[in-house]
Amino acid sequence: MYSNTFGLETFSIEGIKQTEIKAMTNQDFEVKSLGECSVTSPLYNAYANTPMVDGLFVDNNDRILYDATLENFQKCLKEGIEPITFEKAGPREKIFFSPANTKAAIVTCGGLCPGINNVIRSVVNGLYYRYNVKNIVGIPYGYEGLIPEFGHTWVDLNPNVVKDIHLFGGSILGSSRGRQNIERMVDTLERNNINMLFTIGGDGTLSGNHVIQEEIERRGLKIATAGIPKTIDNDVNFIHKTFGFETAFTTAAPIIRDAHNEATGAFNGVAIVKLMGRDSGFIAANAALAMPDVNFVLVPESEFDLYGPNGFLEALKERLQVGRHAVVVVAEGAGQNLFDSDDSVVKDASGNVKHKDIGVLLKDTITKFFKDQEFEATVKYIDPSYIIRSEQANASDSIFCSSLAMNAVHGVMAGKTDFVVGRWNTHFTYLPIPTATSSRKKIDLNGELWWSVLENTGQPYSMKNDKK
Ligand SMILES: Nc1ncnc2c1ncn2[C@@H]1O[C@H](COP(=O)(O)OP(=O)(O)O)[C@@H](O)[C@H]1O
Ligand SMILES: O=P(O)(O)OC[C@H]1O[C@](O)(COP(=O)(O)O)[C@@H](O)[C@@H]1O
Ligand SMILES: [Mg+2]
Repeated sequence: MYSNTFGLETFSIEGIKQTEIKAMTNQDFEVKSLGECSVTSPLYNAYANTPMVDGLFVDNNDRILYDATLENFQKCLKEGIEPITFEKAGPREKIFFSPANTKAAIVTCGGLCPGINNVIRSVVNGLYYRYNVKNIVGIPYGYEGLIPEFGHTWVDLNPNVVKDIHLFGGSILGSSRGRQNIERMVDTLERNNINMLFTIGGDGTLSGNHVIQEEIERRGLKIATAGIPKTIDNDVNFIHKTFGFETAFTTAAPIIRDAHNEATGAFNGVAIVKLMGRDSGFIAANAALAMPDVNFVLVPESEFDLYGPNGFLEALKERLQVGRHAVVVVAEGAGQNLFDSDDSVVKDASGNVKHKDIGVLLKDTITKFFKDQEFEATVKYIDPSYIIRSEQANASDSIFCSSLAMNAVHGVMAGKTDFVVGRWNTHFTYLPIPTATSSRKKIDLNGELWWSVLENTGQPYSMKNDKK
C-alpha cells in the first residue's frame, strides 16, 4: 500500500532500538479482521443518550504515529509520503460478534508476571458487563490446557469468580512453557465452540497465538485471537511497555537500596544484585535509575571484558579507590560472552536459552581479583530471582492491565484477530502479532535510557579493551 520507509532511520524512543522499522511499511502494521461488522455495539446502546457517545468510539482508520516528532512529520510532508502509523485501539460502534452466541477463552503462558490476574479479571468483566458475553472459560496451565491428554480441567469464569483475584500475584489459571501441537489445539477450540481466544503472554505466547490463528484461518473458522503483552523483561517490539515490567523493577529498587547498605557497611564493600532479563536489560537499567546508588549496570546489550585496562574489574577498583564502596546491578543475560564457548547451550521447554549464572561468576571473579592483588574488599551477592515477578501488580500496572484487557476485548468484539494490544505515544494500539514478534525489543546503547544510566552510574560507555 505505502512504499515509504522515509523518516524512519535508526533512532531511539525511550531507549528502544528500532533499526528494523527501516524495512517496514504501513502494510506491516495492518491488523487482520474476521469480516464485516454489522452488530451495533452494546456500548453504543449504553451511551446513546449521553453526550459521551460522540467521542467514545474509535474508527478503524484512526492511527497513531510511530514517530511523533515534528521533524519526522515535516520530512514526510515534504516527501509526500505516509508516515508509519499503528491502528488505534478502543471500542468500535459496530462489532462482529453477537454477544449472546459468543464463547470466549483465556489462557496465560510463559513465565509469571505481576498483573496477570488483573488482566484476567478485566477481560472477564469487560466481556460480561460491557458486551454481555457470559460464556467465558479459563484454560489452565498455558497451551497445555488446550491438549486434552494433559487432563487440565477448564474453569468457568464470571465476575464472581474473578472478583478478588487482582489481590494476588501469579496466575489463577497457572501457566506453562513448551510447544504444543497446533492442529490439536485448534481442534479443541473448534470442538468447544470457542469464538475468541485471549492469550496473555510474551513473545513466545504471541508466536503461538499467530500459528494457532494461521490454522484457524486455514480451516475457515471465525475465531478471533488477541494477545495481551505480559513479560517483566519488556522485550516486545513496538510496545512502549509490557505489563508487569514496572512492578518488577519497582520491586527490585528496595533490594538495590539494601545492597547499597551492605556495600557501604564494609571498607571497599561491593554488593552485586542480579536481576532477571533474559536478552534485554530493561529491568536492570530501570531499577538502577529508580535507586540511583548504583555504580555499574551490566546488560545483555553491552558486552564487556572482565580483565585488561578498560575492563570491568579495573573500573570497579578505580571506583572503590574513590568511593570505598560499589553497587553492581547485573541482568541475567549480561556477560554471556565471558563463559567458555564450548559449554553446551541449555534451553527451557519453550526453546528460550537458559543463561549461565553471571552473578556467581562476577562474585567469584571479583573476590579472586582483589585477593590476588591483596586489595582489601568485601563482596556481597544478592539474587532476588523470582521475587521480582511474583508480586501483585502495583497501582500503575493495575491500571495498565485493566486498560490493555479492555482494549483487547474491544478489538476482539470488532472481529480483529492475530493482534496484540500495545501502548505507544500515550495511546493504546493494535499491532499484528507477526510484526510485534519479528524481533526482540532491546536497549539502544546510543539512546536516552542508556545515556541516563551512564550519567547516573558514572560507568564508562564501554568496558571493552577493543572498543571498536
Ligand atoms: N513459534 C511458536 N509456535 C508455537 N508455540 C510457541 C512458539 N513460541 C513459543 N511458543 C509457546 O508459547 C508458550 C509461551 O512461550 P514462552 O517463550 O515460554 O513465554 P513468553 O510467552 O512469556 O515469551 C510456550 O508454551 C511456548 O512453547
Ligand atoms: O524459570 P523460568 O520460568 O524459565 O523463568 C525465567 C525467565 O523468565 C523471565 O522472567 C521472562 O519470562 P517470559 O519470557 O516468559 O516473560 C526472564 O526474565 C527469565 O529468564
Ligand atoms: Mg519471552
